[in-house]
Amino acid sequence: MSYETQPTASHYVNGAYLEDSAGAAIPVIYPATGAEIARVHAATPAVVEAALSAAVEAQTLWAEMTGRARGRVLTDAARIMRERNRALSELETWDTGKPLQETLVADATSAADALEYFGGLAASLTGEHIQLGEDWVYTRREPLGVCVGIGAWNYPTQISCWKGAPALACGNAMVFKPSETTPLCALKVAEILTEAGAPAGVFNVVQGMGEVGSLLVTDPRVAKVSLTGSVPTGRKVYAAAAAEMKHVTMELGGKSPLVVFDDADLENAVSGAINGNFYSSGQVCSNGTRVFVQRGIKEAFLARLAERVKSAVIGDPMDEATNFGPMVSQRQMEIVQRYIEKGIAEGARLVAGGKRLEREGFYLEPTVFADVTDGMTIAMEEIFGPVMAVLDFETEDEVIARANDTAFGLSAGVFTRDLSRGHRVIGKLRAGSCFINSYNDAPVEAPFGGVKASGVGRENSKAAIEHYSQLKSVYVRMGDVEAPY
Ligand SMILES: NC(=O)C1=CN([C@@H]2O[C@H](COP(=O)(O)OP(=O)(O)OC[C@H]3O[C@@H](n4cnc5c(N)ncnc54)[C@H](O)[C@@H]3O)[C@@H](O)[C@H]2O)C=CC1
Repeated sequence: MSYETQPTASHYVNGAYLEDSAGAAIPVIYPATGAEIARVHAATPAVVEAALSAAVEAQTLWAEMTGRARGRVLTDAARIMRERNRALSELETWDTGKPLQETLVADATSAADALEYFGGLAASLTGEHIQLGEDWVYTRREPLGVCVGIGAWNYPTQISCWKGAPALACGNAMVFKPSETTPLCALKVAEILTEAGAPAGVFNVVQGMGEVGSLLVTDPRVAKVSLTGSVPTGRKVYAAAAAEMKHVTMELGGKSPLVVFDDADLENAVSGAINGNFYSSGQVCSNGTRVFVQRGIKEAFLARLAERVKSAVIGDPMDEATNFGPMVSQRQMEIVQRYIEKGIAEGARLVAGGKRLEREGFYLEPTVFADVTDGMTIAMEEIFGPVMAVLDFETEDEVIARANDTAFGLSAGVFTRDLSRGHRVIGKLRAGSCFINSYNDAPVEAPFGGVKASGVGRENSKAAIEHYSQLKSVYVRMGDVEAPY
């Protein structure tokens, strides 16, 4: 990795890089080769303390600045990110193994979108005036205080900004803990925010595993926790936050349905299924991994899908022609391999892929199972890898009931040429982020998040403001105060 892209220390605290090699070493493995490309250290309690006290101090000053001044910092950071998109995308690829073809358009760019969007909103975060006869009430939209962001490994740059941008726009400070699997990118985000004029301590990054996350979540100085991660971790973090009555945003896992009706445009439906299962080697929480295909179109769908999956360009993620890369880690690859074995053992029909590639790195083939039934493990559990389960269905009512028969509720998609049906079915699917004749679009203008076990709260859009601010109401009496005695 070039000097230019490599962060210079493990943590970023109070406006500068910080090292404390007493913390446990965390090797950073390049998924395309398995080689160690960097090493960071988990935060010691001293580093966590430094980050939290810097955030507490910075937050008061940051909140006193005008929204416009805060917003300018965020939009300047967005501009710097766009200027450095290539270097940041390469770093994202080193960190995650995702192909550069993807990272060039979906990571630092999505992070910059969030900084720009919330930077633009910052000046317009106002309260309201409520006239009550002569008296009146006004509301002030106030920050929550110090927020903790905890990230997953699939979108390290994006996640840090989807949390950091709305938090900072509202006048909060943040301590962000990236996933221990992908620790590098958030450090660059912190560096850029400082360069754009964010006061020291407003956005801090500390490394570590769950224990460091847990130290942050339970600290009494922390007002809010936003986690992107798995459902089991979400339950733990939500419970710990609840003990102290802290605010939470939970962006968790899914097992989302993608419903393809007989009348769908075949090529578009196949494209939707590919995007919704194999982008980022399937490591996307909102993926439509239960693809319900109506009987009349099933064979044509499977034939075309198998044909198109064969043309995936699997290889060196730094080669811009590559459009399918490795899994993030050996561990994740092995988890997915076990699911593939279960799929075969439980009687699903392997239509494409299924094997590890014979090359260095953590590469699995894009894998499609047909004849999957609702009770099979691969239809019920989140795999978080390139494994598509295709299930058959006959009727609209049947597919709605089966699609909803899950503990998750992150996303749902419908492909049909009958738009009334599209809206009717989406209206009945219990999921937070939905698509009609498309899949996995996540523009910053749209709320993103799940229902049921998939999460609490929403990221992006104006909705995120509600999760990073609170209203104070002030009653103002214009006349005398009457009292009974
Ligand atoms: N809904 C969404 O927006 C997204 C959800 N995900 C979900 O994330 C999962 C994959 O990511 P992983 O990093 O493996 O998830 P994970 O749940 O293992 O870890 C997520 C983060 O939580 C931290 N953590 C673990 N235990 C903790 C504790 N007790 N207290 C505080 N922090 C703790 C980890 O260090 C990591 O930074 C998948 O299940 C996926 O569905 C991933 C991306 C987006």
